[in-house]
Amino acid sequence: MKRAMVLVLDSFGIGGAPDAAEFGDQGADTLGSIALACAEGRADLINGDVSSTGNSRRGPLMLPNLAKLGLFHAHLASTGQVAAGMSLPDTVIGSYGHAQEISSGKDTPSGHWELAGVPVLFDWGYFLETEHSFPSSLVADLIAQAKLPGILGNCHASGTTILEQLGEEHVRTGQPICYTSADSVFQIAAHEQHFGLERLYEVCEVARELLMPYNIARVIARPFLGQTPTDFARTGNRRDYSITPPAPTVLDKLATERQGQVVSIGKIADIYAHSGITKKVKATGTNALFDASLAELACAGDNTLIMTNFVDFDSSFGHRRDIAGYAAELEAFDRRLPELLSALKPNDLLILTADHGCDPSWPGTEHTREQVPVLCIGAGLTAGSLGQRDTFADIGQSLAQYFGTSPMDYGTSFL
Ligand SMILES: O=P(O)(O)O[C@H]1O[C@H](CO)[C@@H](O)[C@H]1O
Ligand SMILES: [Mn+2]
Ligand SMILES: [Mn+2]
Repeated sequence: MKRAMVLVLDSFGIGGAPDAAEFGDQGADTLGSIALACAEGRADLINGDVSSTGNSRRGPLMLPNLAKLGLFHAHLASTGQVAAGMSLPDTVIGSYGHAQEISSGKDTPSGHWELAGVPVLFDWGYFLETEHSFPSSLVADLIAQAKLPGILGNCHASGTTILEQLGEEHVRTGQPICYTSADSVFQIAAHEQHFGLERLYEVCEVARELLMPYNIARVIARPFLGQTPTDFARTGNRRDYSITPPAPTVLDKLATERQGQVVSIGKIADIYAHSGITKKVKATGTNALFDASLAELACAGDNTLIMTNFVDFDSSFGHRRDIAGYAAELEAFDRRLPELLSALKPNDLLILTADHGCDPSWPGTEHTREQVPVLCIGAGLTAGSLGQRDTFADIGQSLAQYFGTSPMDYGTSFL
């Protein structure tokens, strides 16, 4: 029986990308920065304080189960330093490595597609201007085709800050808030009740078509609720409209060549433009995503790949530059790992990894170019180092080998 599970901790980089300087990210290290802040007492949530997802914490970073899988060994190999306040465990049960990205961008689709064996070697389109970011003809076409009274934003922004600034005007005028970032994205925020969720999705579909000539990786619907700038909050109804990967991923190959099952949990299906996905499960929040992953594992048959994206690390904490919240979310995730490890059957393959970094101590609010952890257990792998992996695609190639599909064009299997 062949069953694999890939858990993507969105933005959980472990530093040390050889080309970080080209992105202005030299020294960025998501795990290392969090561990340092925790060790220095700068990431405590105490006296009733909780993170935006309801966790509290204090003191040095506590990730005993990820440590046993080899997380801190991989981080040491990636950066040359043991993470602050950490000591390496004596016993490691996982096979661990650190992988560098060969895709041109440090965005979510590039990272995920490369993980699935298809790196993005072309350049995405970007909206580089921080104000008046979108070409006027694009804005005019969107307003006309989506029948809008106008748009707000039209700038680079953090998605939570712009709700504070423009949320009320949006509710008053019915103009959606359109914004972008250093990523190849066109994001549209609108109130779920005043504007309507389905209406927002329709506008996004119009935008997706209009943005094809601009080579923009994703349009993202950002629905929110609330009445005032202080209580506007984004909901779990986010939807990503990605373009289709440029070649068949290992997900496609498993589904078509092996008639396998590919189960998407969270935003995985959206990121792969629904290509190669045979079942979609939605859940909101790290715990609910973890529950869904366990439930799918419990009923998974032969030739099944379960892939989960844990978006909150990135969206609720990395981009928000919330170190304590990120640390608390990692610790909560770590506490769930024993349940998963005990649910695995002997020949199952579990892989924990990430799609890019988003160092919460770094200037700005963008992703950071980093290496990602590759933590594996099962499928006959012996515990110990997998070394430096030259591309995230080593994961896709390993999955191709595990499931017996035709090989991927990129990557070297570690199986
Ligand atoms: O600030 P928010 O809306 O979370 O935006 C972030 O989310 C987008 C997708 O990951 C990125 O482009 C990044 O800028
Ligand atoms: Mn991501
Ligand atoms: Mn992100």
